[in-house]
Amino acid sequence: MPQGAVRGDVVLDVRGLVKHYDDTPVLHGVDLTVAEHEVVALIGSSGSGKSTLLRCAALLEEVTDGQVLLDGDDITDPGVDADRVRSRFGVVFQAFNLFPHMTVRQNITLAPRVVHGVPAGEADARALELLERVGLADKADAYPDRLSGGQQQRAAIARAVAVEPRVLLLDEVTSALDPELVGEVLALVRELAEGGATILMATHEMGFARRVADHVVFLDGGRVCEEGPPAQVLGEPTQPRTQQFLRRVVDAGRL
Ligand SMILES: Nc1ncnc2c1ncn2[C@@H]1O[C@H](COP(=O)(O)OP(=O)(O)OP(=O)(O)O)[C@@H](O)[C@H]1O
Repeated sequence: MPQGAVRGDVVLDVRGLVKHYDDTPVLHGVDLTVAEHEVVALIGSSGSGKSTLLRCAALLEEVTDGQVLLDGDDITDPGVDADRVRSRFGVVFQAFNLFPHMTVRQNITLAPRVVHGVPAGEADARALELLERVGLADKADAYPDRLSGGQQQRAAIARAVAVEPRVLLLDEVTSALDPELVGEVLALVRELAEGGATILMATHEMGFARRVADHVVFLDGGRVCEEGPPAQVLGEPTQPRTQQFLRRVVDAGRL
């Protein structure tokens, strides 16, 4: 979505999300929305709860309290079919999570075939099309350990996109990469964003958030401390905690 455009329909609506691990609260009532074709960047210090929020949103973690709505449906309702809901998300984590015993092509076709019932030939054709798009057409039949970190992460993104998810959840997809490989993965995320994907991404790449996100949410100690357009949150933050966080980021050379 062009930065500054009017927001479309809300796809993901997180309301008052609370998460405790045992008795330790990690999220304290988080509200957040992601609209159609929008890129929302979730920023915050290590341990602020970004990954937990993404995992709770995709029902990969049990939610302690609050609601998550996907296209208006409460997916945290105990009556929902959680596996079916999960299949509507595309999730990529920071560590490459390709199945090591499967080729890249098999990694990509697995969920479309097994979860979504796409015929094998069709899933295969789509996988090859996706691999072409992420610049890995020549790696279709390679096993993940033959790929660089950046290539593995691009394949993991292709796998997440292959199920045509309503929302792509990207959890610091570049943080485990050598610096010279970060750019190729960010370029792919940018291309997906420009192609109209709906994305919620936790990231430490502030420059990227500034260029590509439509909306930035700063999470601090499991609470939304400040949110708004990237130019405001990253350029003219109003909250002392955001200012402090960004000063540290600048000192570390990441903005
Ligand atoms: N499975 C778990 N059991 C207990 N505590 C957990 C678990 N997962 C995360 N936590 C705790 O929850 C808090 C938030 O962690 P989380 O991984 O969501 O933060 P984050 O903002 O994504 O951090 P980072 O930027 O380092 O990835 C941390 O204090 C962490 O120790």
